[in-house]
Amino acid sequence: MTVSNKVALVTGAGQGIGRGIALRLAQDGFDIAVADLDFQAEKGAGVVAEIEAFGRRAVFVTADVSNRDDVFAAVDTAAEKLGGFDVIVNNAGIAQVTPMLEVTADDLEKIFRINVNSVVWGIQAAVAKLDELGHAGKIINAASIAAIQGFPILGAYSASKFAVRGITQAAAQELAPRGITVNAYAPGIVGTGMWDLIDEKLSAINGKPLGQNLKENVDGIALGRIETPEDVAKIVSFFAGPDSDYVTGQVLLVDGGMLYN
Ligand SMILES: NC(=O)C1=CN([C@@H]2O[C@H](COP(=O)(O)OP(=O)(O)OC[C@H]3O[C@@H](n4cnc5c(N)ncnc54)[C@H](O)[C@@H]3O)[C@@H](O)[C@H]2O)C=CC1
Ligand SMILES: CC(=O)C(C)=O
Repeated sequence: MTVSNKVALVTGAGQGIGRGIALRLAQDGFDIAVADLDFQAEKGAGVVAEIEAFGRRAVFVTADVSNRDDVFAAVDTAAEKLGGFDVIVNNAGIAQVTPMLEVTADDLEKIFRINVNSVVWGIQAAVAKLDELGHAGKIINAASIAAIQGFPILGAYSASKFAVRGITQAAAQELAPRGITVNAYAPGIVGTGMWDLIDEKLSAINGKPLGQNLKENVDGIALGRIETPEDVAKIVSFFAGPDSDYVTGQVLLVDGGMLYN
């Protein structure tokens, strides 16, 4: 699929799944705003350079996605510097590995600000810009297998991803009259910094050696291997491109065969 003269903003694109999505959408023909926290500026600049190396334009924009003003400013910067705006990928997120009985009010507030509020701000900022530009666009959110089934010790995280699923379904219906589609990708076990952290924290809780929790989860994948950011990016490419024009409000599992619907 090739698009031309289109711009996508990907949050949390300094590393991991976000980086994979940014590179794939650039290969599809999008110019890319690589958004991430300030401390990721060096990694973000690396992603910008990778995109420029295959002939697309890219900028790094600093944004804390839990801050509504930051998200609106990032979309404005993307549109100004890249000359348009068509797609937002609300990808940035954090995990928390905490037994339910130990989850605190601060934990809940933090994970909801970063994983859930951010998606609402991303939708609002994208729609404001699309309305200003006078055309439709595509909104794509990061869900998870944990948006479909609650996972033990990942309870707060699961709750945040269930919320992303609800927001995706509601926003899809509200925005359909504008011709804007809203969908979400639901990865399984992806080999990124997030799973390094989950494995380390689970080890500290259940005493299994480092790497064992990850291995046990990967052993449960029907296709028999850990997921890569590129596996996820292929689905985002579909949601960002014209082949998904008649698809909205969907949360698509891309997990190698872990959950079935
Ligand atoms: N790794 C996995 O197995 C899975 C990940 N996901 C979801 O995919 C998304 C990406 O995850 P990964 O790439 O694995 O994580 P990661 O931890 O490797 O990367 C997350 C990126 O988001 C950025 N970020 C974190 N908080 C931010 C904030 N407040 N503002 C802006 N940027 C922020 C980080 O700086 C980092 O660049 C997340 O929403 C995650 O929940 C979903 C299912 C499975
Ligand atoms: C990180 C994540 O979403 C899971 C369920 O592993």
